[in-house]
Amino acid sequence: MSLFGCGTIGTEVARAFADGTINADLTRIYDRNAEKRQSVVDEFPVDDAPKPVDDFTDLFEGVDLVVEAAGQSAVADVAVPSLESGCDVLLLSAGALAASELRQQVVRTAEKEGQVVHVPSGAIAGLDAVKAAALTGDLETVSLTTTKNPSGLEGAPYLVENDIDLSALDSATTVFEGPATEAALAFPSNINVAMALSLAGIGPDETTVRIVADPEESNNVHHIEATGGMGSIETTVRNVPSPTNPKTSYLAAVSAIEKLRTMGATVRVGT
Ligand SMILES: NC(=O)C1=CN([C@@H]2O[C@H](COP(=O)(O)OP(=O)(O)OC[C@H]3O[C@@H](n4cnc5c(N)ncnc54)[C@H](O)[C@@H]3O)[C@@H](O)[C@H]2O)C=CC1
Ligand SMILES: O=C([O-])CC(=O)C(=O)O
Repeated sequence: MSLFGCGTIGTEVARAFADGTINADLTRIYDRNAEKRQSVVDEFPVDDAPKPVDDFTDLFEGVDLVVEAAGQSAVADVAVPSLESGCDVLLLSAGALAASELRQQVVRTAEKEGQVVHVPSGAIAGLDAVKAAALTGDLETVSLTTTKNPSGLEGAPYLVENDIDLSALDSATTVFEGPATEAALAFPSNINVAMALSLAGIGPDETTVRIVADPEESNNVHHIEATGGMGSIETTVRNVPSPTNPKTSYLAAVSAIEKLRTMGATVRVGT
């Protein structure tokens, strides 16, 4: 496998290869930051280290899967070329697929090439039930309410463009409400989970998202509500933010690791 992105999630994923949690080889890694590439290489014994490459197209050689843990622009760069090179992809920055043209291009290419696009549950819980409910055809509403400390939302394009200063907040405040399609692009580093939920359920135009900034909240909280003919589903996760990136919940990295681990597992639990 190859890894695109050697930041918070990429480093955890690489460690899981290094310590054998994922029973497969990580052969090539890429990050635009050479120091980050090197720090991932340093996680491995010298004889077993992945090769750092400085052109992401070198990630495809001799591998069957490329893991993206970099950002939405990276998905636009790497998803289609990976699939065309005969590699499956696992996308953490799934919010990039909110752009319908890219989404269609990725799906069409995967179908044409016979490859797979994996989107892990990441920082949320309940995709198994939402997927099953969607299959009944009468899943009616799906909503996600995400609450983060202002430090976990800082710098989002929507806040910058609308001159919203979170440092002045003294209580929980809704800063965004709208469809997942808009949320993923307005908060590209904060709400990739909305696209995973949309793909599992009723699609990004119909999935509604509310983002709350709460100075009293230290966790990244994701609350899902879904209703339909099968009844209703509610899940809440209160994630501990990663020490190296408060926007990213630690669970997101572990979710990707579990997805990669079970690709080779004999027993696979869950929908
Ligand atoms: N699906 C999910 O549940 C979640 C998804 N995410 C997303 O996963 C991605 C990775 O998250 P983190 O590891 O926390 O981010 P990070 O900021 O800690 O690391 C990202 C790394 O990718 C590199 N990078 C970014 N864009 C690049 C590009 N276009 N080309 C080459 N290198 C690039 C950066 O240099 C950095 O080393 C982010 O897009 C984040 O929003 C984060 C949390 C949950
Ligand atoms: O890690 C989280 O809590 C969610 C997140 O940042 C994302 O989906 O982009």
